[in-house]
Amino acid sequence: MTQSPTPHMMNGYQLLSLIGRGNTATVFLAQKPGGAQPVALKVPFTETLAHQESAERFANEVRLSLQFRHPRLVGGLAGTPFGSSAYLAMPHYPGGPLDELMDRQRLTVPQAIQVLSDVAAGMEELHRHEAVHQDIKPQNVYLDAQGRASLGDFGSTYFVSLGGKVAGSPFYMAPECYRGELVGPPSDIYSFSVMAYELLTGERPHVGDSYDSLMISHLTHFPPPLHVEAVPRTLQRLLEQGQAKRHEARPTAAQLARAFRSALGEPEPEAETAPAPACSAPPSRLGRHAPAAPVAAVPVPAAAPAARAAEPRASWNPFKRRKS
Ligand SMILES: Nc1ncnc2c1ncn2[C@@H]1O[C@H](COP(=O)(O)OP(=O)(O)OP(=O)(O)O)[C@@H](O)[C@H]1O
Repeated sequence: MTQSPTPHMMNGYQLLSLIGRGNTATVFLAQKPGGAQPVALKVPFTETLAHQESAERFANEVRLSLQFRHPRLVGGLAGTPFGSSAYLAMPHYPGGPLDELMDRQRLTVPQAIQVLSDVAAGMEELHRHEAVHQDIKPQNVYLDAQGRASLGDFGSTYFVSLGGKVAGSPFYMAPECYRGELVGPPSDIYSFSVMAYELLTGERPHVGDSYDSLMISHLTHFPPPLHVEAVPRTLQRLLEQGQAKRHEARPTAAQLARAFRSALGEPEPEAETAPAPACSAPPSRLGRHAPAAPVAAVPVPAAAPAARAAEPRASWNPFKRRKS
């Protein structure tokens, strides 16, 4: 895949350096001339824009990022969803994505609890607006300079009232998503709980070297219970329930977020009782061509993270992603 041209200036931003490349876009550190803060400028590959489904996914990311306003969500600063000058400007997270940090080091339990608490708060906010992220995984969690986390990448996110397409990443995707069912917020709870297990134990609860082997694992395998000293038992139980095969048995994001705040000794935020000003009304459509409530018969796996060192590697890696 070739990348889009990279002029010095793009969409009114001066490009300072290359931050990274994903499967669909290049991300630059950029700055408005005279602007105070550098931003992360995400520019889709020309191939992304030429492929209808990828272009709609990028447009969805731009539109939803611009709607969410919450410290634990990666909100957009400016953007153009479609066309040859499509882009998304967002805050730059100097700590990078969580998967890269996990590749470098094992987080301490207090660090892991703080990161998970932040992501739970972001997920709680999404679910409060009846939006489902659909791709919660370390690769989509970004860290600021203080190690605080925010949940990003809303390419697969949909509003329950409008419907969406089943998506996810094989290591984190809920059983119902593998079955092609669009369930809603509980699927996020599952992915979050799988990520929490990995972060707290250093082990992935489901491993496999192909989509099919991971599917079988998520549908039939019950990982060993979480036993992590220094994590309150109530919280561990909720995270175990979060991985329930039946979505009805999983806790809500609000329950999880509350349990994490309690584990950290944090007070309940006042915003919980106030009306929700953090998000404007959902868009009338999810993408230019998206029908109101399509449900894909076969799940569409979003890009999955690079395999961890601890994981058995096969010569065929369906989840390989491009990095700069
Ligand atoms: N806001 C940000 N702050 C700091 N780094 C970022 C930010 N956004 C993206 N990056 C970096 O750029 C890389 C590519 O971004 P991203 O993963 O969003 O691209 P992508 O094409 O959407 O990937 P994929 O489709 O594989 O999810 C990331 O792995 C990360 O290292």
